[in-house]
Amino acid sequence: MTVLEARDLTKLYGDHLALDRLNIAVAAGETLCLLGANGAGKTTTLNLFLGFTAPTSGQALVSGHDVAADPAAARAALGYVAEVVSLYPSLSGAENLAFFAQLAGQAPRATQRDAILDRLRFPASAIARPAGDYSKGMRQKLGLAIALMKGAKAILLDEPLSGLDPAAANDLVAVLRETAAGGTALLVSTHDIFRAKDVATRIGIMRHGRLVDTVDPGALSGPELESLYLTHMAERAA
Ligand SMILES: Nc1ncnc2c1ncn2[C@@H]1O[C@H](COP(=O)(O)OP(=O)(O)OP(=O)(O)O)[C@@H](O)[C@H]1O
Repeated sequence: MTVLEARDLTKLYGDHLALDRLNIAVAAGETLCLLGANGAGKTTTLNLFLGFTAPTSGQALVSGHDVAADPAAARAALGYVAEVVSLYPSLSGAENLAFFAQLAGQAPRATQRDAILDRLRFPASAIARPAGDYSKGMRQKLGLAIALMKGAKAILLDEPLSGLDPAAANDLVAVLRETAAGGTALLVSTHDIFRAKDVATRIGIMRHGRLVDTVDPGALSGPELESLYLTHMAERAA
């Protein structure tokens, strides 16, 4: 079942074409990684699904709801994990979770919360500590927990693995794979070819606002994917 869909999604900033007729579909249980250099249009794509900016033409749909036409319904089905997850630093992880759950109109039980934290391998001893002390990996996990507690059908993640040490990145990759396997659709923006291969069920290569290729990560080795990516980056814009 398709959860996220872009139909000829296009965004102009002034006369600059940031996104050019993007067509993607992400089903429940899938992870699509958008891979591309700075300025390729990855964040613009996420922002259009989130309704942070309006498309110039085309549609972004979440669980069948057009984001521009019915932003509340689309947003209700979406979770978002920003590159830097905003938390209240003086509140504990538990208090942050309770606050954001309330904001989303949810009142999850402690058992449900604990099951989600357990699944995300969030250290139980840390949940009562102020969120200001959390590492980036812990903040990402709390961001995921907020999305899962909300019951999001799709979660968008902007550069979730950048700035993580290798152990924390490996751990988060495993957590993201398990989250998708649980039936959530994930759309991830990244610069990191090798991590994209680890986490994705499909990789979309973007350049200058266009999706120039879609790759099955299982069909290519890491070096082959890198070589394909570099070939696309070297091609002159059409
Ligand atoms: N609010 C804005 N106003 C004008 N131009 C913008 C705006 N947001 C993005 N752009 C431009 O649109 C293009 C796509 O940017 P976008 O942030 O989507 O790329 P990206 O692939 O996410 O890059 P990065 O990896 O650096 O985050 C870039 O040329 C960028 O300068």
